[in-house]
Amino acid sequence: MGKSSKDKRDIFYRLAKEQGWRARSAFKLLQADETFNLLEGVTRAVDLCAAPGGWSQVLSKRLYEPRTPEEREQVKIIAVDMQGMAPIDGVTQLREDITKEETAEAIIKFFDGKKAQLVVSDGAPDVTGMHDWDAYMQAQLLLSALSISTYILEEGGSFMGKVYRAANTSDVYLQLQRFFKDVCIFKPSASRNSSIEAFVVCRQFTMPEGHVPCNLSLEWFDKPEEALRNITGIRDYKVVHLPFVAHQCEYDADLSYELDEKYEQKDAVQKPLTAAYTEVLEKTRSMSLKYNSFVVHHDEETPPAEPSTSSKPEQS
Ligand SMILES: C[S@@+](CC[C@H](N)C(=O)[O-])C[C@H]1O[C@@H](n2cnc3c(N)ncnc32)[C@H](O)[C@@H]1O
Repeated sequence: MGKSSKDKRDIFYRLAKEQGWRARSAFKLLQADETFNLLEGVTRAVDLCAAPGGWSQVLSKRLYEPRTPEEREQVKIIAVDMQGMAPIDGVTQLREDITKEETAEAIIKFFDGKKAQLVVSDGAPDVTGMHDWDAYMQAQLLLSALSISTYILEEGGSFMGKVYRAANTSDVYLQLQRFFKDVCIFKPSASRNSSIEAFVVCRQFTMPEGHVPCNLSLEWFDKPEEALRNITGIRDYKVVHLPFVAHQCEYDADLSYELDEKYEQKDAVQKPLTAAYTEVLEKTRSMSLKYNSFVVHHDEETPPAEPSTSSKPEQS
């Protein structure tokens, strides 16, 4: 596929390059803000699973850049990811795994006794293509993001996180409803209708009486049989129906748009520092697995960095 054919096929990918966003996912946070005013009045924010930094750019542009130098001193934004990302004004980076206890501790330390007003998480595990497993791993990542929020969100604060709508998602919704008075599912127009991806937008954080902040996903791992039933779907689910809010705009993420004759193809604003799938490719290689028996779909939000020739999968 030529570079410009991706521009034609994916309007938000093209707009991201035109408007200077590192990833098309930036539009998802912008659209959430447009719908819920999530960023209004926020000066302390956490961006979990932030690389390559599209959402952090939005936080910087909205919360940091418009302020005077004195006001900027009060703005605290931290971006956490296992992968590195190029610097962004006003954003402190932490290269860590969000499922680890130490990461929560490092974030608490960053806020120096104060609490955050907003936590956002666009985390996605490496997709295997096995739908139930991917959805389960996604739910675990969201629970880790929620766990961190229970340590560092102030009363009344907001949380937005990515979910894959699947069988086990009701369990996650139940957890979210324990901590937030207002929880809904949000589908930004930058998120393809053909994708199971959606976002939970949770407002009015309230710590339940007697709850001591902890790793909520570990609670699950302590009950492996329960977890297994979650994956295989053999269980009577308490299905939780949340309000569904869809963002609408002039563009449809599932449509292709013709390019103008004068259209000039632009390079990506900032390529990821490491390819999301490099590590998986290395593992695949070392396990001598044939590529076609272990399919890895890389995230199409950002232009993938080229894997080095040494890590190219074996083609059968
Ligand atoms: C879809 S990308 C995030 C895109 C980002 N919101 C943006 O706008 O540029 C998902 C990210 O989740 C990160 N991730 C996945 N699991 C993680 C974990 N356990 N801890 C920290 N980051 C994780 C990946 O490294 C990847 O960078």
